[in-house]
Amino acid sequence: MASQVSIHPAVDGGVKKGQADFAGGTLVCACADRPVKVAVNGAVAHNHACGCTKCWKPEGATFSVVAVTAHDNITVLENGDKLEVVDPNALIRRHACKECGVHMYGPVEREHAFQGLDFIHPERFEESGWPEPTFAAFVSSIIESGTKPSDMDGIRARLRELGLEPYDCLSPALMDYVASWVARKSGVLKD
Ligand SMILES: N[C@@H](CCC(=O)N[C@@H](CSCO)C(=O)NCC(=O)O)C(=O)O
Ligand SMILES: [Zn+2]
Ligand SMILES: [Zn+2]
Repeated sequence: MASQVSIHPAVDGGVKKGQADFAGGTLVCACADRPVKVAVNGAVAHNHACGCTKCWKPEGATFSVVAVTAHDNITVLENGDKLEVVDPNALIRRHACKECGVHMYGPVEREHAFQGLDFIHPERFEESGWPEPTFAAFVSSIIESGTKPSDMDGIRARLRELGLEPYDCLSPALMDYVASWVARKSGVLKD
């Protein structure tokens, strides 16, 4: 049976379709005083629910909702002095608000298939219309933050009910993209 746990407040009531022409907006942290504001001037893609321990989740959520945009689209508008990098050694250099903990943007600077992209949390947009999440990634990882293994069947059933196909890494399309990048780099793939 599908689990009753909160996947994420933005999807618990059903996944709301975004606008195809969504072209960015302003991300705002959760601080009442001096909130950090970050402009995203461009498209947002590959939105997904993520069960990993590293992505920021709102209170009570089992998954984050996280997407990518080109790094060139990102501009810190206000209160950037409140930002700190959560883990400088991680692939995604998540910039979080020191006061409220919300992750504002996370660039991939290393040589990697995702280099030049930033991971962002679209629920922090002041504007509506951002593209809806289309799959669930790193689902088994929720066990690492305390979900009982025996609850996993119900949670995967709930994700399917919401139209968020569960995967234990990224989606097949993204995994193929990453593997193709690696194969091109090593010379195995020529095209
Ligand atoms: N089991 C680990 C998985 C962490 C992980 O690999 N997360 C992915 C997805 S984040 C958004 O989709 C990743 O690419 N991480 C790179 C990074 O965090 O720098 C766990 O749960 O911690
Ligand atoms: Zn904040
Ligand atoms: Zn994640």
